[in-house]
Amino acid sequence: MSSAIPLIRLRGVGKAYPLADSPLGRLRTIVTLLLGRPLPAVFQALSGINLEVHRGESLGLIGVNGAGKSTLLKTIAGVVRPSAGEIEINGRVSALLELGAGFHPEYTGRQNVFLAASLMGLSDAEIRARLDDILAFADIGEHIDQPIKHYSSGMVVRLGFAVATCVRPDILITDEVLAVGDESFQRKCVSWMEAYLRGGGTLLLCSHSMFHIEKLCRKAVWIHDGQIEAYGDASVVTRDYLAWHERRLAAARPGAQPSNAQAAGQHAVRKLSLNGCGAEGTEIGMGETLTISGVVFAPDGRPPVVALGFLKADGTPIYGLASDMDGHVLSAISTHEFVFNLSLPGLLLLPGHYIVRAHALDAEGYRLFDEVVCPLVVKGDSREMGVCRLPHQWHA
Ligand SMILES: Nc1ncnc2c1ncn2[C@@H]1O[C@H](COP(=O)(O)OP(=O)(O)OP(=O)(O)O)[C@@H](O)[C@H]1O
Repeated sequence: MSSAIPLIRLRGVGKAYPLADSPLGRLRTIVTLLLGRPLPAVFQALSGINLEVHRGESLGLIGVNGAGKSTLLKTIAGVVRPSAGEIEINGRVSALLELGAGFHPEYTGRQNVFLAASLMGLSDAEIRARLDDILAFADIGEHIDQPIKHYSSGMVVRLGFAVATCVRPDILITDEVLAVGDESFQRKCVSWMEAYLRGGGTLLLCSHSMFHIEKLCRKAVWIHDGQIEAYGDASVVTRDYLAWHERRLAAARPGAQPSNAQAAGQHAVRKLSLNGCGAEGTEIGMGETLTISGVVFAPDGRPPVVALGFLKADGTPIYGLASDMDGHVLSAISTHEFVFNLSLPGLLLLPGHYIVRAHALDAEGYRLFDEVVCPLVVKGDSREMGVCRLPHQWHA
């Protein structure tokens, strides 16, 4: 439930970075700034951002690389000073932004825990009381007594997140934390964030994983070219964002190509066909049976989960299901390949253009790696409205 005073309020926030792409340019910029003169050329990373986040809300931040998401989070966290507008923060913020930000590279992990937690307002006694929990969460073994400068990026994130969990902030700001940690750490973080939100915490989560955004956030904001492109329910904003990507990809890439996930050796949808037809999709008559089949690659050799979604051609979601929801286990056809076959008898989608989307997830159905789409055209004569027929009867 939202309280009247927002924890975060942004009014017309903008951020301009000086354009200084050479050592001489940087020197000129510094001198200009020192002289208090207006900067000749700036890059507008953010402009006109108006946003309110209330206690207990979870807001996802999405957008392409360079859209301005991190800059926005940094201005909220107070790491970057906005060049325009106002920011009001009413609560204790814990921000997990850049790797190792707030950590001293020469100090050990343990020393950094004390340093970071005390900077976040905990007393020495409070930190000592929570130390075991922090170390258990970070789970980096004897590395805790080695200098941070020798840590891997994943270990730094583990420690940073572990400190944030002990502080129990009013507002937790995280920037792609989930992308850095390994699988079990990701799950631990997601579970912790879910519990934190259930307990009334407020979350700002920047991620390129729409799965995580939809799982953890009720609202989302889509940043594009430093401005708010869309704000609203996470499912709606992520849908619009993915539809935009689909349109962009379709314009840029006619014909099928291997997905990034496939190229990277991750879980991937290797094949998707509708009634036996591949990437070109198929046409069926309304009320006919649709079969969806395909092959999912699983690098760990464990039966993966496949999720299937039906969307209107404009990206509006209609229906989704996943093999694990139905307790179905995909059959292995080789060490790393698993098949699925699903039939939908008497499909009651109304005549029109649709998209069937298949997602490859890990064996737990937790991490989403890949998605492949196939167009579907439903033919027929119907004057009904909407996307599907609901069984109905008229009575006297
Ligand atoms: N210190 C800086 N000086 C100059 N330009 C910067 C600086 N920091 C960020 N930018 C620029 O501002 C723009 C927004 O960057 P930002 O890191 O906020 O994007 P992002 O949406 O978080 O991207 P990503 O998804 O890749 O992390 C980019 O064009 C970036 O090059």
